[in-house]
Amino acid sequence: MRRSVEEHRDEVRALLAPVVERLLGAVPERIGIDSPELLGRVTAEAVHARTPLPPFDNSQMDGFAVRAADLAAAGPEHRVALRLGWATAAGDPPGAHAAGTASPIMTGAAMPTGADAVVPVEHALPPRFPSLSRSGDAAPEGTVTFAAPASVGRFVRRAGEDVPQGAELVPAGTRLTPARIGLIAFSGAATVAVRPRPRVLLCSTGDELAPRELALTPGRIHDANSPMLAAALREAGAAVRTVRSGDSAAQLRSALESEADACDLIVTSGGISAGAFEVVRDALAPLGAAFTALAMQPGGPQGLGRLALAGRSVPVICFPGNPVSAFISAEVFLLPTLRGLAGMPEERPREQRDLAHSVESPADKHQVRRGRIEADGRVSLSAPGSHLLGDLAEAELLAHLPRGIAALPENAPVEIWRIDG
Ligand SMILES: Nc1nc2c(c(=O)[nH]1)N[C@H]1C(S)=C(S)[C@@H](COP(=O)(O)OP(=O)(O)OC[C@H]3O[C@@H](n4cnc5c(N)ncnc54)[C@H](O)[C@@H]3O)O[C@H]1N2
Ligand code: MOO
Repeated sequence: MRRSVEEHRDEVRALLAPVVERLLGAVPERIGIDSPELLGRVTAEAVHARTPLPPFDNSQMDGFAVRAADLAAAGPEHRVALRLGWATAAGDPPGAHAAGTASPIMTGAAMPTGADAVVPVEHALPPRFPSLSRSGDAAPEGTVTFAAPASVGRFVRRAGEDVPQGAELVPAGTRLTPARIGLIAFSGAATVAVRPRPRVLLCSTGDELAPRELALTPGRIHDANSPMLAAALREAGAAVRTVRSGDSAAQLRSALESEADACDLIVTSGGISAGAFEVVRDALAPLGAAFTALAMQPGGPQGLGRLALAGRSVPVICFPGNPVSAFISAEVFLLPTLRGLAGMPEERPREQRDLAHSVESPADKHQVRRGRIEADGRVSLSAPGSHLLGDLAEAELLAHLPRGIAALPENAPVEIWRIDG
């Protein structure tokens, strides 16, 4: 009997286990906090707050820093005038606040010592700033009037209220999102230690693949798999280099040999089924790869193993050439492990949904269909052909019709994986 999807997935996981282990134990890379390379990387160690956040008590509003006690009696019928104090702008060191005064203060400016509340400028009388004196200017003159009390702490952002000093900002193994990068930067780190990415050498094969810069001649096609799989692998956190080979086993071997030193994994597409010119099978079987037919459609032909290349033993995973087959093979067998390494959920979000129409499926294979969600929440599936990349590009989901199912009626529930996130 053909190997099952689950058995092959376990084989791929076992093949990748030493790669994962090595990368988890590898010397971290240090990446600058401003580097575009940081987004999506995974912390190799926990990052702690070097300063409390906010680092000092500061104003949440443009207004007047006051002592709440000075305005305790203020009300519409009992206006209280306070002498104007020194003004503080964001970036100024904290000033001193005298009892019975109102110190003009701007959003983000340090609270002057002695003040315990802020009244927004639009709540003062008049509701705008008069001419202000900052440190170094002539002493402030005039008064500002208030017609309401202020409570202690109102519009004051306390030091450390967001994050106390020394707190863990992100644990080891955390994927860096824009907000996490902002947080680490805010606390003063100039670099972040991240895990090295798995380096994948991606190889498309086939004499039919035409150079992109040339118009197609009859019989030839453009290479969809390299850019598609490279994008999928990068999205899952891998560093990818691509090579292309024609249908010569010697050419493929030498292409892989020259790049093997700088990769943790080789992924190929095409050249592995029952044809007379199966370059991947011909070139890699003698080096240690094994090829098999899975009870799966698309993605039936598969290969994997460890290759003796350039004095090293390099894991290889071989996907079929049909673009939809290659995409689904990556999705089912390879991307979950890479996503886990990249601090992302391994699995696509899974749901059960009802079919909008009846379907047929080869009973001896696990069929993976592409589809969309209709307005009524049911799922409609596109045609099963593994060359239909147009349908895949429009798909919101993969629907699984397990082995043993020959047909399902309209409204039958199916498991779907959302691929539109
Ligand atoms: N007699 C049989 N023929 C086939 C079988 C079988 O069991 N018996 N399996 C079929 C299935 S299923 C698949 S899937 C394909 C897999 O074939 P290969 O992995 O050997 O891939 P190729 O023959 O090289 O290519 C298949 C198909 O995909 C196109 N292709 C290849 N590479 C690319 C690329 N980089 N970008 C876009 N398209 C690509 C290629 O031109 C072929 O049309 O075999 C079936 N045959
Ligand atoms: O199993 Mo193939 O991958 O259908 O085209």
